Amino acid sequence: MQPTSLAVEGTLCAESAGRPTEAKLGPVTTESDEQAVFRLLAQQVGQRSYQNWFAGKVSLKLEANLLIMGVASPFLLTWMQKKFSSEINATAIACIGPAAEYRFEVDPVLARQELSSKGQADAARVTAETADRKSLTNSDQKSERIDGGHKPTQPAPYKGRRFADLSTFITGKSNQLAYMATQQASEQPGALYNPLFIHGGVGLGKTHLLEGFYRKIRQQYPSLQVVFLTAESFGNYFSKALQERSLPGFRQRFRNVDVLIIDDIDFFESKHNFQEELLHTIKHLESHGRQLIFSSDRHPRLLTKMSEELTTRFLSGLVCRVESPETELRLQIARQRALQLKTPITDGALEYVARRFSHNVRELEGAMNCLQTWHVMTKQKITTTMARQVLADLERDCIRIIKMDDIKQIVCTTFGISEADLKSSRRSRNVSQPRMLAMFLARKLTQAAYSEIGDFFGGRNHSTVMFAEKKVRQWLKNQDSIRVALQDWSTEEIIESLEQQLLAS
Ligand SMILES: Nc1ncnc2c1ncn2[C@@H]1O[C@H](COP(=O)(O)OP(=O)(O)OP(=O)(O)O)[C@@H](O)[C@H]1O
Repeated sequence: MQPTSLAVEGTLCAESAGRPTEAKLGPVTTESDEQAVFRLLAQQVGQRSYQNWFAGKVSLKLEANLLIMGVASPFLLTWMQKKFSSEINATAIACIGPAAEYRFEVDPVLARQELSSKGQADAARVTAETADRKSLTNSDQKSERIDGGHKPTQPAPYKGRRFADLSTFITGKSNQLAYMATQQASEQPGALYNPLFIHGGVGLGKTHLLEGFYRKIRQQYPSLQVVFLTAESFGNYFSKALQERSLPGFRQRFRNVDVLIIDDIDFFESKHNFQEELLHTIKHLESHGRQLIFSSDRHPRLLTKMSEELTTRFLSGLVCRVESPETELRLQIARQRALQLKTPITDGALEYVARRFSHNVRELEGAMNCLQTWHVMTKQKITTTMARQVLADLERDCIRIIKMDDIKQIVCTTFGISEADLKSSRRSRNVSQPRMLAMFLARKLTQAAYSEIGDFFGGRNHSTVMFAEKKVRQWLKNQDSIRVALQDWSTEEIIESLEQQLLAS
């Protein structure tokens, strides 16, 4: 099976429903799980092949979304991989869910059994032939040779995705609402906020919330079928199903879940086929009271290349925004990270990191990782001076070069206007407001002079740009609203959304 490019995880099939989630993370322990997998496998490969190759000859383990099939030798591993890949893939999907993966490995127990029975058979044969002391020596030698040639490989440690937990999510003013909504929705899936739509800029904790939600549901409701994947993975599965003419199977998989969690739904912008399929999936799941949860880099209304029908579905539940973390929150996250990484660090250094890495928690975590590496190398406690020196390069990398062209594109896309309009002399509000915002952002985020900006946005003079800058400041001060995609937004919200898109671009 081709592992999906993005980390995804599915759940167990109906046969294993009712069993605690944790059982899924270890070896298959209950008979019914194992039997269910073997039964499906027999259906896939046919009874004859099943008896020849699987019955009593392979072992099974389930680790998260991974089905591990143990075999007795490297030779068998290669052979079975070649011969039964698609059948085992289908079995894994049927048992674990659409995001299932599988892997073969040499099972040391089976390998030992095979070697000793082979050794015994050889010994018996040689004993019968020579009936003397030599036969035993031969069999020992043969056994040793085989052992050397087929040395069972140790199972590789599982490196699958580890899902974040809600308990490690630190809350503050900027993410409180999204956190509370996620918590509450996980208490009663399908009953409260449906769909729950979480949006916000890059690296602000949306995936963390979704993963925490997933984990909590799995702990509290182990019998529910929960699927968590990215929009890109959903699209990949859909394209594959289209190519292989297996749409009914695809629909059966996604429309029979109790909880569907899709990360980065903005990926579907301009992808009409995917949008259509998702819309029908949502309609079906909602009509059956199933819980849906999505994340996106923007508010549904600002996903201007999404169909109106889909947008209204997103809006019909609860939409929560995760904002850039305030200083206090960044400080707490930095402190938690230092504890996790066992990095001794002064309060001053923590404050320095929290102050410098302000846009994005992921970058802040990256900074803490750098400091930890430095501590491991030098065995010294991290002080403010040291943090400043170590992070100098990282800080430089965090400064993104934003061009006026980027601003032009993102403003046009967000407001749904053409480039020609933005640069035109039209003064209607729906064009002049985005133009002024674009000039304001160009002043704020680029090094360009007033005259250059004026020139770029339609050959205007420097005083026009100064006026635009002043005007936007006024809107911010007065908390004026701006109309985008049929809805009024605070100026602050729009500027933040535009900046986030620019920083992520
Ligand atoms: N409030 C928080 N408390 C603890 N950790 C956090 C918090 N917010 C973000 N993080 C951590 O920051 C990192 C980035 O978060 P995450 O991947 O969830 O961001 P995201 O909003 O999904 O970003 P993207 O839009 O790029 O997918 C993760 O390691 C996450 O655990």
